[in-house]
Amino acid sequence: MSIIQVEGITKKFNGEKGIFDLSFGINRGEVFGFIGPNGAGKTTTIRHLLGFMKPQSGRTSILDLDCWSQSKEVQKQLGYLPAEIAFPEKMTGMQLIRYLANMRKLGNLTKAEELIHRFQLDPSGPIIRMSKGTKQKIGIICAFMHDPEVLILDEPTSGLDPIMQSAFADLIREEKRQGRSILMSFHMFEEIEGTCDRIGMIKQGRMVSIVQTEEIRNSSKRTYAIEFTHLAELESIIHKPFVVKEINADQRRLIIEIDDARMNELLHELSTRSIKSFREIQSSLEEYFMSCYKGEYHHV
Ligand SMILES: Nc1ncnc2c1ncn2[C@@H]1O[C@H](COP(=O)(O)OP(=O)(O)OP(=O)(O)O)[C@@H](O)[C@H]1O
Repeated sequence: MSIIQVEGITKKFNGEKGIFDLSFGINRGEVFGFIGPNGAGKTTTIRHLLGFMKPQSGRTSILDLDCWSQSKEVQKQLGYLPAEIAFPEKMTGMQLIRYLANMRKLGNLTKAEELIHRFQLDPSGPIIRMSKGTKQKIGIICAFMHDPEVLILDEPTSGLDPIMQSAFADLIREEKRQGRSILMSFHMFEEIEGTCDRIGMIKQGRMVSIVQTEEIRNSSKRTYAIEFTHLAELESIIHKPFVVKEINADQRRLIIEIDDARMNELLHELSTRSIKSFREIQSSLEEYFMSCYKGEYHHV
């Protein structure tokens, strides 16, 4: 039984926009990345899980509790980070953390303090003067500080610099090891690398694909950029049976896609030519992600 369960929910806004017959489940200890372009329906789905919206059809549940009719009980089990955080700006960061900890009847601030240290946050100043990234850190601390079983994080890395994004990824991996079930929404593939077990791609309100990240990462197809010393060498290789994705004659550069099993063939061809550089240019995950955006995958 999934910890987070979305069963065929539909919510139409003015006829054509919204989410349509959306289904997926998230297991205990699983990190599920929910990705899709602007307006795809990620936040609408999340609002249903939070019990802020009632589906026109279908049902959502968390820990076997109905997200609409039992929303108060559901929210006690949740850590939630909204995409757009509306904080009471007159408070200091620490006052807000204490206030929310009191509301949750938290016995101590041990986890909050650990997270403050981890994210190098100074929560003493008024929220109104804080940068977007600093507010995001406070949002993260408020979502995690009560050690919830289930975490729902809408664009959690937005506003974080690369070092803080990496600190956030470490946190997610630790929470996963402790058995937390996590739903995170994203726009960009870079943000999901190394954290998500599965990725659900939503487009125009419909789930177009759900895949195991490991499966994509282990795909045998790879893309390489090869720079030749002479144009004639580039031209002589394009007739070989490799998938040529791009040719740049000015830079004498070729981009090819090849299955791992044919790597020896490629290396043999290259060994007879003068090569300036040879490198893998795209992870298969990025390629998958872009293909989804372009609409080439329809697995669900
Ligand atoms: N309350 C509402 N009334 C009317 N339309 C809405 C409402 N909420 C969302 N929509 C529309 O539903 C669609 C899905 O919006 P949603 O905010 O869920 O997308 P999203 O994937 O979270 O987008 P983003 O990545 O830009 O945050 C959009 O076309 C949006 O304009």
